[in-house]
Amino acid sequence: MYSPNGQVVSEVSVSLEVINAEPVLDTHPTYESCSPSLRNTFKGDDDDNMLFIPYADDPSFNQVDHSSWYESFSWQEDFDPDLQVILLETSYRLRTRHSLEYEDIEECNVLPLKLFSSPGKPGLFAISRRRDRLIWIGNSIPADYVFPSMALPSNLLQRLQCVNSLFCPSLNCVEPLCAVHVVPNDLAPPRTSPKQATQTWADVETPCERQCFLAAATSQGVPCWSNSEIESFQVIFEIASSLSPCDLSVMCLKPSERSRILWYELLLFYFGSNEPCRHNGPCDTARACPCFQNGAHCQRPRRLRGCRCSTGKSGVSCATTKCYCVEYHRECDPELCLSYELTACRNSQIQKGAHKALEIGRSCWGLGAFLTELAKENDLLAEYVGELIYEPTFDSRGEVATHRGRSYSFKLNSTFTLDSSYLGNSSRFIDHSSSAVQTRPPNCRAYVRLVNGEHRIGIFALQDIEPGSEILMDYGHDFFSK
Ligand SMILES: C[S@@+](CC[C@H](N)C(=O)[O-])C[C@H]1O[C@@H](n2cnc3c(N)ncnc32)[C@H](O)[C@@H]1O
Repeated sequence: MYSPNGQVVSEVSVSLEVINAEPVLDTHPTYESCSPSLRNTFKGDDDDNMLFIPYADDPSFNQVDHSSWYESFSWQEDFDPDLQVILLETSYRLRTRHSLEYEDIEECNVLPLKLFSSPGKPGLFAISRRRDRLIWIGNSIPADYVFPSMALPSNLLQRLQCVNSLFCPSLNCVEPLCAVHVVPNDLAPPRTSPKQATQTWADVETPCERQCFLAAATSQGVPCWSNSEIESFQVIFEIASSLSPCDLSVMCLKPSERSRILWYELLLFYFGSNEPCRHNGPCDTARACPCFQNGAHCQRPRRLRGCRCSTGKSGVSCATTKCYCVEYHRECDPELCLSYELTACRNSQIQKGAHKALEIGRSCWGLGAFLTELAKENDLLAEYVGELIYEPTFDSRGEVATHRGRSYSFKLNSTFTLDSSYLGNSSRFIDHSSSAVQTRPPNCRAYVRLVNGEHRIGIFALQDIEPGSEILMDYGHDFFSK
């Protein structure tokens, strides 16, 4: 035990029995790290800064050639925490003692580092949020001071856009901090029709409280709102147009202004219709698509029609190409297909995560994946999960994979390869076999499926497979030749 000033107060010694486990356990083979993941993750391209030189101690790997894929080494980047602290202090003093705006300081370019973030590059204010404020003799920044990049903008629309940017722009996903779809998003425009909005109005039947406009004998007239109040109203109404006027008034911080006329006028004035389009082909200007023009792509109704399968004599649905979705290599859609809710729907296993339990063990070729439960023909065994990478990164990583003698990448579509070298699940250990190998032919197969608008890879059983069996699939002609 140590005292608060680091002095040893007392010592305890514990005797341990050392067990030699060598005859019982094999040593684990040397392996690169791989982060476990349940879902694909967008990577795009590896950074231009090389983080470390692979196989730096191995003369048979051409490090010089390999480094030509990168622009610089990350350890060449200047990183000076002292400079960052001094610059924060400088900007704070310029602002508080000399009344200069942070934006003006930035524009003058007098500081060697940027205060505000730009796309992909965090600024000094954002960096300072990630660590504790340093206590040092020159500091005059109060502990509770908030630098501007840390504060939300005062305008409601901008504040909501800040929050909105945390959510995925894909209407099929909308997950917070989504790692798969990475296009920045704007707030979606209104999606209800004027008729529905006035209907909402008509639905308000009983007064919500004593001051409610419904209880008032006469309306109070139309109060005067500032532009920013009207702007806030518009934003709230676009997001939640089905709210009752009473709730809208509370959300707009106008609880006492429950004038029927006011709200009715505001509803009509700010409302814009946005019905999903019905044309064939992509939403673009050529088709004068209304949803394209206002930036609200109606993804599902535009692209797909759902299947109408029901469980037949076999007790399952969507198991053959008679199913419209199966025919077009996509999984059934929860919003469009009749069969989706059925547990017997055989064409929604990837999105439902209905895979089998696997165990990793020794195989003839390093490690392999083994089933720990019975699988029936066409059951999903696993989803092949990894990083979504572009071609240049596939090529640069390919050099390392060739040298390592093991590759974990899988062509997904014309844009992406899935690579589970550094991120994946147990499916990355599935080994190869071909039908020519009569003793151990492949017992599963990989299929690329369109799952709610995105390509994913499912590994499906080709036959019934007993627990304990190693699962093997045919990697295809090109794999070993390349
Ligand atoms: C997706 S990994 C499979 C897991 C790998 N066995 C491991 O230990 O990490 C693919 C790599 O496994 C090896 N492999 C898999 N099946 C093989 C086979 N039938 N013959 C030779 N090598 C094989 C090759 O090195 C290949 O690049």
